[in-house]
Amino acid sequence: MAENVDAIVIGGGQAGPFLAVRLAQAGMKTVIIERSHMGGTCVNNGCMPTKTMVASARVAHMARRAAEYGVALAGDVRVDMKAVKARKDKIVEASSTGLVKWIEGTENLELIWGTARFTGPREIEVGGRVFSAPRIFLNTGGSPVVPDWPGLAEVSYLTNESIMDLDVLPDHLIIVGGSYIGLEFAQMFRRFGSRVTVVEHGERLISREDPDVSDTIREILEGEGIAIHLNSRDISVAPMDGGGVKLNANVGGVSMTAEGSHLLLAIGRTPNVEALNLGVTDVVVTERGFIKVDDQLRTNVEGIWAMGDVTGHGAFTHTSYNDFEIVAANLLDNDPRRVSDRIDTYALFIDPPLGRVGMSEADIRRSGRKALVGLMPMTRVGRAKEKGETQGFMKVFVDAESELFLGAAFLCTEGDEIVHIILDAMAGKVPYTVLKRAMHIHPTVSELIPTMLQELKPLE
Ligand SMILES: Cc1cc2nc3c(=O)[nH]c(=O)nc-3n(C[C@H](O)[C@H](O)[C@H](O)COP(=O)(O)OP(=O)(O)OC[C@H]3O[C@@H](n4cnc5c(N)ncnc54)[C@H](O)[C@@H]3O)c2cc1C
Ligand SMILES: NC(=O)c1ccc[n+]([C@@H]2O[C@H](COP(=O)([O-])OP(=O)(O)OC[C@H]3O[C@@H](n4cnc5c(N)ncnc54)[C@H](O)[C@@H]3O)[C@@H](O)[C@H]2O)c1
Repeated sequence: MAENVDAIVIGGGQAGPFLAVRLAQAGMKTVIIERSHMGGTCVNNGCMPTKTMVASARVAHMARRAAEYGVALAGDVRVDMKAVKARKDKIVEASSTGLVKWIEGTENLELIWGTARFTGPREIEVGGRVFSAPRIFLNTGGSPVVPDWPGLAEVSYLTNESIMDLDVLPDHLIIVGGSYIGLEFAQMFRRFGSRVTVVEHGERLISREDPDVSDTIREILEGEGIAIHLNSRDISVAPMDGGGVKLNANVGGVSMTAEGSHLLLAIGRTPNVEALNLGVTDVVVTERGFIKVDDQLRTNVEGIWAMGDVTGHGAFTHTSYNDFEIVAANLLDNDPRRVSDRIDTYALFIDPPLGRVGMSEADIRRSGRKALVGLMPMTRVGRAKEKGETQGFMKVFVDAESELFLGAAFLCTEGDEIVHIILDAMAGKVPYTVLKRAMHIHPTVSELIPTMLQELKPLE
């Protein structure tokens, strides 16, 4: 016999727990089901651990640069990977257990550990218990793509999940994939002291960005000693005598071999739908396996919603959390929020970081609209010089007619933070002429935003 509840939430990622608590607080008897760790990818093997490790890597990097700032350190900089991992584990553990305590302390809400699957159009089975509810929310996230390269089954490889258990320094880390995951780990491990090789299929790193962004990122990473191979094809791998992995590929028409102590796969993520057994429901998935949702995150089946990475609408923690806000607003607050209300924004957490919002130059050219562009190399920014961090640039795009911002790329020190100035101007539909006249604090990086806006030129 099915246990009847008011709502079932599957997945404890970046939308599910928050929605489950809101539903329970609204008086609905709710269950939330999680198969491994509360907090999902972000907390356990995504944003939080990587940014914790990025912070350790930056300390090592700055320690190596100490003499440039007139600071003398005795001896070489050495990274203790066990201590790096312990620091990361402590921060992750506190966040994950904090979420569990919050959920367990919420009235009307039951947390069930296990893998949930549909056993009927509206029935969910987990660990021998069967639940039925008029409202079901799917927040099952994604998993690393594992390709079928020749030899992969014979070697040991890492993903963003298993690399979290690593407590030794790889002698030579080969990373396949030169996008978010690949580049954040590449710089981090290089700074920890590994040799790092990145092998990327595309003709540029992080190829959804404009070429000037990709090229500057490449220069920054190569400047730190990372080997980068673009245009890779036909990858095969084999184990090496005495451990490690040999990777063969065709790179731009030339065959290349890299011998690594470790191999990290960073070639994208795939939605977690298989375990859900959606076949017994009428829920439609797209060709790429994402759960199809409308602008308010309803699936095609009444009473079933999906949120987060599993929908394919954004693949970030902030998009998943925003999905929770949209569903909660529609269900509980009589507020018809929509996915299409949000402005695309994200960051790549290399150092210096890339903060991005809205359209790229390529998007604007495709749209055919008239635009103005502002560019500020960091070599012109006083605060960047004072900090010794003059790599990168700031770039903004403005609609020539409406004078509203179209987008921006801040590849610079604090770029992940200051991009919010443009994001909030876009959210408030504030024309650039307002920011151009604003008085900013000296000496900051943001101080040069009004200056950049005073020097806009037509995008030719
Ligand atoms: C290495 C890495 C770094 C990242 N860094 C950033 C970053 O800096 N900023 C950013 O915005 N984003 C980052 N992301 C992306 C971010 O982690 C994801 O976009 C976000 O976690 C998606 O949240 P979600 O709620 O969709 O799902 P997830 O966080 O993936 O959670 C889904 C949960 O559902 C559970 N689950 C799945 N199927 C079932 C089932 N059948 N039954 C029960 N439970 C199930 C899973 O165990 C998981 O806990 C990063 C990702 C990675 C991999
Ligand atoms: N800073 C952040 O917000 C952050 C950080 C990490 C991950 N993430 C999220 O995680 C998701 C997954 O990240 P990702 O970097 O794995 O995926 P991605 O889809 O962004 O990039 C995958 C990269 O691998 C390359 N690739 C694919 N197949 C290949 C092959 N056979 N050989 C060589 N290269 C190949 C692609 O060309 C691409 O550059 C992203 O969508 C992102 O949203 C976000």
